[in-house]
Amino acid sequence: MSGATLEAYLASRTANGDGPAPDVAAVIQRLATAALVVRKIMNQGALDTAFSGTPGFSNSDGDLQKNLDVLCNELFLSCLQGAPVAYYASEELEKPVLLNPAAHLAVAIDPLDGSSNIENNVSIGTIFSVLPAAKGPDVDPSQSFLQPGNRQLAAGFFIYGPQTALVLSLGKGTEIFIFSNRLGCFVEAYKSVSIPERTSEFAINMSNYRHWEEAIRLYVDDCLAGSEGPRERDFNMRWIASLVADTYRILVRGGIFLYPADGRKGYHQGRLRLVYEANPIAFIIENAGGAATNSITRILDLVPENLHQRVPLAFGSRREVARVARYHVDPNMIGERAPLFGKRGLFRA
Ligand SMILES: O=P(O)(O)OC[C@H]1O[C@](O)(COP(=O)(O)O)[C@@H](O)[C@@H]1O
Ligand SMILES: [Mg+2]
Ligand SMILES: [Mg+2]
Repeated sequence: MSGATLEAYLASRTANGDGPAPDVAAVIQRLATAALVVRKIMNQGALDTAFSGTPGFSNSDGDLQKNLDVLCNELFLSCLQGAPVAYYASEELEKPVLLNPAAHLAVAIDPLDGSSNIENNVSIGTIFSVLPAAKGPDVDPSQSFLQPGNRQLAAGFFIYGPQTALVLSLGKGTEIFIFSNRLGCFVEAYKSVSIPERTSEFAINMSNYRHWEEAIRLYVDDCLAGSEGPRERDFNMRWIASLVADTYRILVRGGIFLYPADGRKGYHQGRLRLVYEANPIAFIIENAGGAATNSITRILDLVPENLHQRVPLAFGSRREVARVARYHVDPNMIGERAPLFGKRGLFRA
């Protein structure tokens, strides 16, 4: 533990010259202040149904909103009023909001990720992405958010779990800060997180098995076959159904996460949203030495077509993510598999 406070870390990175602009640091500080309000609401005792209930509305993507989704969106939006942010886009709002037209940044946010878990007392979080704002006369506010994720200036998420943590990447590394009750601020707990290249742990919602395409089914079949299959080792499975919590685990001990496309209505591009879920997670993961794809192509190179677009997502330990791609593009991985299985080990990662 190196123990730098978030404030000291941001000051040292901005002073470095190759770090983020002071504007980016100011935005992160504001988001951290709002996240502590969310933490306070969660820690104040049993969540009132006023928070965990549903107002009966759907967001722009058709998901049923919870009151806490709506409240978190309002909190993060209001914390950015007066910040150097030109545009704010949220899972909970159909269109981006104009804040400060003179500012140079755009912030995309999933104000409450994993909100289906509120009543279950499972970790949930807030995911954010900071981009350069698109400039020019008559520029459409959406333009700022239709840039590929490789243009992100910073990305991170807060996780409200047994500990409240901030996972942050300003490029050139990913850091984890944990809120210290004693100091009253976020303190660096993991410096330059490094995801192991290899793993024997996968995370996927297995209940969708019958809806997946063949490549994903075969990849999972081979993991399940364990030491008796082509991988020649046993795999473990985890599925928290909270993207922030699954990501945190992978950062700390490796693994692969998959939310692939599937045949259900509305899931032909998976479930997760490119702009404010997959892009920031991919930025964090790549900066920790991992990889993130839509099963084949690097997430950060995809050009979003609309703000709420969904994307199939595979991320985590590099070798495993590369292996998923091979099931999609290498006919040897699918055709005539049976004779190549087992102890011959042709497909060992
Ligand atoms: O319930 P499913 O289909 O397994 O999906 C779980 C996924 O959905 C999410 O809850 C989607 O995020 P939101 O709660 O922000 O809509 C992720 O956190 C999680 O990985
Ligand atoms: Mg989410
Ligand atoms: Mg959400």
